[in-house]
Amino acid sequence: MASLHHSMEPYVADSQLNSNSLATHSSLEIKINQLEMETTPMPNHGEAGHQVVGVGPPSNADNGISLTWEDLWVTVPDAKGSRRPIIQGLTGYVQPGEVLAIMGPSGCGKSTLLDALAGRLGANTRQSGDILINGRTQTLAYGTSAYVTQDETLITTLTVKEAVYYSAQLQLPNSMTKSEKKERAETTIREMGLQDSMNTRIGGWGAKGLSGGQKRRVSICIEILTRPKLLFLDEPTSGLDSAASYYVMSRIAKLEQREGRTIITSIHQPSSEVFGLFTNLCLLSSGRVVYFGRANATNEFFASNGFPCPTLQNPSDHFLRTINKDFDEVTHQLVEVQDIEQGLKGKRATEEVIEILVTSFKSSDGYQEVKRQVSEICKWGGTGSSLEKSRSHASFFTQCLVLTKRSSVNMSRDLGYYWLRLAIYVTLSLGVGTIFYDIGSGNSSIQARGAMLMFIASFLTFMTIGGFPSFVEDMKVFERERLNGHYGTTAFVVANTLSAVPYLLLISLIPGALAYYLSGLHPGFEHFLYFDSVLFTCMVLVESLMMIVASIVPNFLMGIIIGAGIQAVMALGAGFFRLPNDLPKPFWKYPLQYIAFHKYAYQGMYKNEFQGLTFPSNQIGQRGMITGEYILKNEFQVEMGYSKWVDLGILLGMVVLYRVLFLAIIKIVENVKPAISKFKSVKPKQKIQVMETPTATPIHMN
Ligand SMILES: Nc1ncnc2c1ncn2[C@@H]1O[C@H](COP(=O)(O)OP(=O)(O)OP(=O)(O)O)[C@@H](O)[C@H]1O
Repeated sequence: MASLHHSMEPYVADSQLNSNSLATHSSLEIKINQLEMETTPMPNHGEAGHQVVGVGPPSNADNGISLTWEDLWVTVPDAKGSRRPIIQGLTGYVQPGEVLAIMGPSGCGKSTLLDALAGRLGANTRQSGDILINGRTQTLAYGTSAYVTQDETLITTLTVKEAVYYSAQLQLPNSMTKSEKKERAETTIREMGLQDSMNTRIGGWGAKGLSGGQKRRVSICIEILTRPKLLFLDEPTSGLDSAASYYVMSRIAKLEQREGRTIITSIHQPSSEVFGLFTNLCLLSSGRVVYFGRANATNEFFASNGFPCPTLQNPSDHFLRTINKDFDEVTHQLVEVQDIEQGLKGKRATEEVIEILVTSFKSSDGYQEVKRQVSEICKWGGTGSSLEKSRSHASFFTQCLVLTKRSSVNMSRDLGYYWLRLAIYVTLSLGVGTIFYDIGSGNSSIQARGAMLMFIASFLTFMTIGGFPSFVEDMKVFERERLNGHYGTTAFVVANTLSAVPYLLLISLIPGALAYYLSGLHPGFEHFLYFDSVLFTCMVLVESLMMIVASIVPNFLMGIIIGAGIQAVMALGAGFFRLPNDLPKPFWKYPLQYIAFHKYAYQGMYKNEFQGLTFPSNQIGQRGMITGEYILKNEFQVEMGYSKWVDLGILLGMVVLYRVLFLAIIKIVENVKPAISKFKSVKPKQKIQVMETPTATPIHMN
């Protein structure tokens, strides 16, 4: 308690200001006091910033994670074809039991720094410099740390309670009982102040549910459930009011204090209370470090450079306003500067102020101290624990079970996933059923049967791409959860397959039955069953194909176009629009006809329909009957060397192949991505390291 207050000393003026306003809300004040009482003492963050930095490992280093980075550069391609640096030679560290805040104006590189440290930079970026975990090079991705990103990727159809509880079941070890997991989920929800929204659905487009700030808190809940050793938070308080920000951040900070966790958070505009929770501050401007050191010594650093925080102003507001140059061209505003020794006041352009601060920091003892601390950590870091590849301890079976349940609930509540398709399928099959109503057994019914079965096997299954947008949303959630190590890829694929089966059965059974019996296709239930099995398998196949597309092209508009294109090409070369013997040999006949699942669907359905039936011949002058086998062989040029069951077997084999391919693509991407990032981690060319020095603006002394 004492040290908590101590850490907030430099902000007394602002705290008083805030507490005055809080006094009008007595219940709020009581809550804050309660929180402070609950808060265990803060670690000693030092008296005067840089000068007081502990030498040697912290007591909890053995279990915790120390992260250091040295001369870190990140570049992206620019319009001229060269590379633009967005992070420029940063050096810093964070240790167990510390909260490092990354602050700076919008676009200064906070998220990029977090992404670089968490090993999640985009494909077009290049990184150089050393990032070490406990003094060792380790790949930080896929389940090695928890990361609350800026965008909310949550399952919108679940309630808060469901989302957090499912996550608890997936992430918490099997050694915990169900009720313990439930309790942990509920406690975490309460800690994030979401108890009143427990049964509210998260909501997304078209269905409003939680507010933006509440969704943020759900995301945080999910990531802190397991009390991760290393936690990254990208603007956790955006969308929250100041009191909520304080509660949320103090709960997160509690993790750090009690359990020696390592927390790195970017933050936009912390109140003085929130600022008081940070151990260290990394202040950035255009990717360069303006200040790195004890958060409570920042004021002193600014004051010593001639930019003291005005009385009654929130220090973090002051820091950001001093270094924000985005609006200079519009406002022509100058920053007030004080010459402390001579007691003179003047004004400078923001660009110049930033240059002064950056240069001053680089030549300060504080910077030397940061570098010394980094090399200290690297020396003793080898004694610390390493990050396990996956934090998930629920067994594979539990993961499959929970994911299947969660996915089923989502599918049942998301209208676009299956219900809308069912409605359209029913409409379409009524259309097919009425157009081909009572198809009869005349010679003309041969072509009609062929056309109808082709339509069902290609166009009814084609419509399965309608569920693609919902699936892309699923993939986004999967990507986030997978990166944070909630469960394995195989469990996701198995669960997705299992949960989809009942719905696909439903949408193949009802429309299939309507079309089949209205038109009066081959009589006999076993024939209907085969027909429906092919329809069902084709739908699973198209879903599997779309999953592969989604894993390569996560953009849903592009995905739909690509998926539709692939299917159209397959249907074209499957042997109906052009008979198999007439297909041009290169490409269309070999290999396309054999790759296209439509070929096996048509042939299976045709064999099922025509074998065992006879039709009157339409040859002039020829009276008599022709057999179904004759039609299959001569009219549709169907391969008669194997039975319809082989066609169905090939289709089922394709389903397995597509799903395995989907799994393989995800696994390859997971393994290849970090390797590519490592390969691309090269020193940027020297020329981009040379920073342009802005032309000095004369000081206008009063
Ligand atoms: N992959 C990328 N390709 C191209 N430019 C990028 C990439 N990532 C980041 N940038 C650019 O780098 C700069 C810093 O972006 P970043 O998202 O890190 O800023 P930020 O400080 O987190 O901003 P905000 O506070 O608004 O979220 C921006 O100008 C952004 O456009």
